[in-house]
Amino acid sequence: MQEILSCRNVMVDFSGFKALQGVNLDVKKGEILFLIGPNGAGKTTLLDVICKKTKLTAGTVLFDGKISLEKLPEYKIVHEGVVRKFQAPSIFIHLTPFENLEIAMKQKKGLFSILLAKMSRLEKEKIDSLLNKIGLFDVRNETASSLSHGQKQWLEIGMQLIQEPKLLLLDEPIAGMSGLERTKTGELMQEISQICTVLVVEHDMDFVRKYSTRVIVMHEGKVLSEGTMQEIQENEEVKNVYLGRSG
Ligand SMILES: Nc1ncnc2c1ncn2[C@@H]1O[C@H](COP(=O)(O)OP(=O)(O)OP(=O)(O)O)[C@@H](O)[C@H]1O
Repeated sequence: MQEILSCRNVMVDFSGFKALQGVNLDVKKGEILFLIGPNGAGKTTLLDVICKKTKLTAGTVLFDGKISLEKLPEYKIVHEGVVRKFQAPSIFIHLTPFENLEIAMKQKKGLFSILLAKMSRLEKEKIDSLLNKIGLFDVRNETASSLSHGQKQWLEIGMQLIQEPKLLLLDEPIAGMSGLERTKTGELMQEISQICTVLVVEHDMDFVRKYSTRVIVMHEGKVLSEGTMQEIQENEEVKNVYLGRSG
């Protein structure tokens, strides 16, 4: 399987505190790769580096075999096809799911098109199809404020997907969700992975077990281990620093 993202010797130093201490990892095209590890291991910092929310101190982040993300500004990284869904939803709660997706779609096309644009039939069909995928077609004309917590999260994922990314970064996507919402989110991630690689930070080991194609364990700013969930669970070092305590 070909790599969509390769991190080499990535370091982040926050005024003397080394949050990432030489991270080396590859994300392969089409996988659902989970990043796990104890609090403070550097998982979120790594996502921040990939989307340039945080600047690395040293190292490289190569995307799609040719693009050095560390050299690009945030908006160009999105343009190249790397999108990030943060934990807190940033949807427009007074608009409907359809309108939220319409805005997200136009953002991709740029300001000039927003001013001139009248939505084409094709664009409307694209939004409808995405609403179906994220399970919000029946509530597409409700105000987003009336959606459940899970539905708001899926809408936010939809707003990222409409930009047709190649790599979707998710930070604890099921936090605060009910059991049914968790299952739906896992199934949505599996569907998304048919068209877009998914890199997820997660603490819920049942969820990781069920939906990961591969797992990377981070500890103290480095990659400690990687493999299938079963391989990870059998690794003594991982048991000592993480799963033994919280898994
Ligand atoms: N802006 C910052 N300035 C200083 N230290 C920071 C900053 N951001 C993160 N850190 C520190 O870097 C370390 C790694 O944090 P990070 O959030 O990446 O860990 P994590 O593995 O995602 O943890 P958690 O599972 O708790 O979210 C932590 O010790 C954190 O306190």
